[in-house]
Amino acid sequence: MDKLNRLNMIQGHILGNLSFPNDTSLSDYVQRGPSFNKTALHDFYYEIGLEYYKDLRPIFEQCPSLRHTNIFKLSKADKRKLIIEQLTEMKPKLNFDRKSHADNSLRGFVFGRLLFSFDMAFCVRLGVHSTLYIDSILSLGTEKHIPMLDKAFSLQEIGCFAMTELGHGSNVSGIATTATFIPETREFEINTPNSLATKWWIGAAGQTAVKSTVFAQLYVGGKNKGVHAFVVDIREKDTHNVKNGIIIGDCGGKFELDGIDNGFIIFKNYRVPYDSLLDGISQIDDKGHFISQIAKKEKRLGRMLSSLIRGRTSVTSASEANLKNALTIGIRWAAIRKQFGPPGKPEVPILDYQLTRNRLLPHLANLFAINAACEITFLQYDPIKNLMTADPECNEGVEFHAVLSAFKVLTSDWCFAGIHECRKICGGIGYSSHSRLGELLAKHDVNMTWEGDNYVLLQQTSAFIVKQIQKSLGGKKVSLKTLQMIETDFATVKKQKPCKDWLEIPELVKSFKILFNFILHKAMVKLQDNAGKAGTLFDAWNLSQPALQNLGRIFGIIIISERLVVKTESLKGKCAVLYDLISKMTKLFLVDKMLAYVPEMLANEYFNRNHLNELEGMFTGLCGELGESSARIIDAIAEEDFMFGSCIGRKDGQAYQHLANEIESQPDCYQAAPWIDVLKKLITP
Ligand SMILES: Cc1cc2nc3c(=O)[nH]c(=O)nc-3n(C[C@H](O)[C@H](O)[C@H](O)COP(=O)(O)OP(=O)(O)OC[C@H]3O[C@@H](n4cnc5c(N)ncnc54)[C@H](O)[C@@H]3O)c2cc1C
Repeated sequence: MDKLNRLNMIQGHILGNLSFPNDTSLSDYVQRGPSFNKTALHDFYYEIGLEYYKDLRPIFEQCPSLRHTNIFKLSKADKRKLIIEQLTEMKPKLNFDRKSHADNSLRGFVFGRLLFSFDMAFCVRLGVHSTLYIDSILSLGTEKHIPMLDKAFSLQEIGCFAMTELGHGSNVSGIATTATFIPETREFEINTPNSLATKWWIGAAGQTAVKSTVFAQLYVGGKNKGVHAFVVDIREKDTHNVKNGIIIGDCGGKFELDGIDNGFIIFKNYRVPYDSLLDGISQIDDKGHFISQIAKKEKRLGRMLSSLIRGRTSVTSASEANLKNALTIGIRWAAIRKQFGPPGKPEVPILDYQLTRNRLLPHLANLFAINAACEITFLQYDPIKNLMTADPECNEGVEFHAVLSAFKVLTSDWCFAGIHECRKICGGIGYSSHSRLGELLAKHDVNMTWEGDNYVLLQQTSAFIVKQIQKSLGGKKVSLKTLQMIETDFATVKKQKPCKDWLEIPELVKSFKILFNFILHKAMVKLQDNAGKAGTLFDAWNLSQPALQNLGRIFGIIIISERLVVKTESLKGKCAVLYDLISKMTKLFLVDKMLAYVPEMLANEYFNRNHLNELEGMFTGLCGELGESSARIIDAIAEEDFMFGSCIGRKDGQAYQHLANEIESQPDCYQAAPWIDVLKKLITP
């Protein structure tokens, strides 16, 4: 390298070769649209648990290790190390213990959402320990397991959750790991009978956890008693060596989330004491007899899985955090980025284009809807958990499981679509690692698979609905709150027509209930038809699935809409501008979702061509109006810059300068290729 080049390189690193004048595009955009108080919108959005957001946010600021500095450049080992360092720094500030967890789940939910807002990998790292390992002991164990819970809460013992096997994920009843009761010593012997039974994907098993909840087929006196959970040591506490009788390996590369050490576990005649059995549901008496409070194997498994609800709720929180971060980046960039313009006039921000608004605003409306889904979950979790503790098979618990399953599917799907749209809105710069949108997309992707694959979960929601309608057809009244909209008489449903105000929020919600009944009747006819054609119930159910999946989706949309309506109405009389803004956001959510079901509404002659035109017109109008306020809305609800760490999405709007600074500070930015010799070989004649 000649002297001048070297000088330029050094100067580039120190001073930067790229510099930009102060950019006021974003601050100008934030002033557009009707003026509203940003704090009022913030407090409205974070209404449930507001005091905890205020209380917990400073903890993130006070931990210097919680900063996004080129995490994508780190090796797998360094990412894992960094998360442990971050956890170590945060641990003394957290103040979570068994009692506070039991007394107040809301603080934990808020903390989880903030952790997701910072980094999904960091949150999941803690989440497998808390929402999976700790919750499995809390919900399936008994008094004697309390000491290990205390060690878990204080992070003295880190645990993992080993349910999935290489051969079985969604179908938990098919797992093949065995736990055989040995009456002589009152021990269990855990075995991996074949390679497909290897526990796979187990978060924190790879290198961190000393304990694990292990799901296995329990054998007592040679008889299979179904899947049960055991809590076992997997590593020596002092040396961290893997226990004798266990083999642990690393699951290898992933799309993302390298900060989590997903591992595989093989058990070879591994003996554990009787107290390892999480014996809340089933026990083995002194005579070696198996006893269970739930007689049927399938019901026992259903009870075990339904009690692990916090993991599923965390996907809804992750979806809120990931989509909010993506929209913060996407909307701010769209306000800054200028392309084209009227002839002879300056170029305009891409957020001015109606097309951009039609692409972005439905996702902002989805964000408010996901937020509403989180709120429903946060508010209902404690009361329903208490009911389930008293009666594990209570109706409210079954209903909550169906609702959470639908929420998990809808919110994770919407979030994924939203992040991807933001990536495209940011064009080429969106594809840069420095925008962080690729990282967000890859991290979020797995939310559609873990904690119950989305398609499998929707089957559970639709099964719940079908069971209720069957009861109702059998003459029983549907008592569940969420299914009061069921109308068994199709002729009555068919008679309904949109009224004059059909585009008002309450009427749109009503139309969704009518749509639900259209789909329900169609699905029931399909189910009956298929029952006639297919030889077995399994086949009939399977053939009807494509028709049934929409049922679960619309069920979820209606429940979320009802919360949005309550929230919107809470602003009435308080702040006219905000009420108008949030009403429009709620309406956009409903209109956007309804557009996807227009063919169904046309086929049932509920809508006609004019309705479709009006719906499309309303959609574009709302996107246009809300687009004008979108930068200000994002300003009110976005996390601080350091939390999401995208150089192009910062609040000050100096996206180009931050991007250039980050790029120029890369050690290899101005470096000649270290593989120049290889290149020379290629170009040498
Ligand atoms: C990064 C990561 C971390 C994980 N961490 C953990 C962990 O800590 N502990 C743990 O126990 N597990 C963990 N898992 C496993 C996760 O829970 C499973 O991957 C998930 O339950 C799905 O199971 P599967 O991968 O076997 O998919 P499968 O069940 O094989 O599903 C594959 C496809 O088949 C479809 N399908 C399945 N059944 C049906 C049906 N009846 N009808 C129609 N279609 C069907 C699904 O929709 C899906 O598209 C993790 C997974 C990943 C990727």
